[in-house]
Amino acid sequence: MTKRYGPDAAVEDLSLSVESGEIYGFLGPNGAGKSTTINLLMDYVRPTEGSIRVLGLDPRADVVDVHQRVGILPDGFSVYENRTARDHLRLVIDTKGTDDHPEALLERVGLAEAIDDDAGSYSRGMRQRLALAMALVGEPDLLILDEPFSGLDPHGVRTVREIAHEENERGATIFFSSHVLGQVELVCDRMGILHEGELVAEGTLEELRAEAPVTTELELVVDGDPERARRAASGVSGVVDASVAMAGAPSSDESSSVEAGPPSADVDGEPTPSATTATAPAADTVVVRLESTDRREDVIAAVEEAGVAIRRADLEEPSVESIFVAQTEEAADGGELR
Ligand SMILES: Nc1ncnc2c1ncn2[C@@H]1O[C@H](COP(=O)(O)OP(=O)(O)OP(=O)(O)O)[C@@H](O)[C@H]1O
Repeated sequence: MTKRYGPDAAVEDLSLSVESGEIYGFLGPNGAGKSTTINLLMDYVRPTEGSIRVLGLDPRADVVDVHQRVGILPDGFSVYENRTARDHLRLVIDTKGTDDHPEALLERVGLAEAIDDDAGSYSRGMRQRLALAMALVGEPDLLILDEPFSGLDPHGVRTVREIAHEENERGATIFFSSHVLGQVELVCDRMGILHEGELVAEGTLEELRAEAPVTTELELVVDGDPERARRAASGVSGVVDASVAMAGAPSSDESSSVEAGPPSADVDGEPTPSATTATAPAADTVVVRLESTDRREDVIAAVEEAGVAIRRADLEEPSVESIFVAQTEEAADGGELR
């Protein structure tokens, strides 16, 4: 689907499927089109082109059914200042015609003790908890959560995560957008990254890691000649660079680079006093940067074949955050591997 506001597309030719029973994370920088997509799903706005199905229904023709079966926590939810949490829930319960109890719902989101206080007196986090309770009314088949972590303290963040899992266990499909990428990693089965209205990456975390234009760092602690290990590793396809960690060096950034010649040289190939004093034999760690996680086994095999035993191999996998940054920056400037 495409949604234009005047000449500008908020969402451009977006094709996206979320499977029943999935927890799907919808990620993207500010203004990427996440809320517009959610508004389209709920028929709050209509597509300029294309079509949408929600639970097999057309949100435009079947809007009542869609709203009945979907629970939504909208971005920028605002409360009725002079109404209590109980009133807010009653409103949704009556509209949906369900037999939920406001107390039980508020208990789930940790707001039971404030049930009869005016929502106008609530903090931002309390308002967000109330919005989540409202989304849970009627055991929806699909739960759409737009930035559910916003304004929440760590307990609240955990509550959202637990509720997402509980609802999913019950059979609900969960579709949520978030900037809190560490949480996305903990909750989602699959995720899509939106950039300027277009989907630039999609998959499970493993798939995104394998495809992302971002490097993974493999640290090998070796029994044997680290320089020999470095040379073997650097010959493996998919290795961006390999370096021998200098004694006392905190990270690979300070170590000698693969193109730089022997470990006693700096990046220009010139020996430096500190490098000279810090050269192996103390160093027994080789840091290898990989294009993707799946190159790991080849590197280990190459080093072992070169006759260097590996005591430990630690892989530092890219976080959702680094994947997100790399994918959205690449989309912005046709970027390079970083
Ligand atoms: N009603 C509107 N009229 C004009 N432009 C709009 C309208 N709604 C959204 N846009 C534009 O569409 C683009 C996508 O906005 P949207 O709110 O969907 O992004 P988002 O990914 O949800 O961002 P955020 O993370 O900041 O909430 C933005 O450029 C925004 O300015």
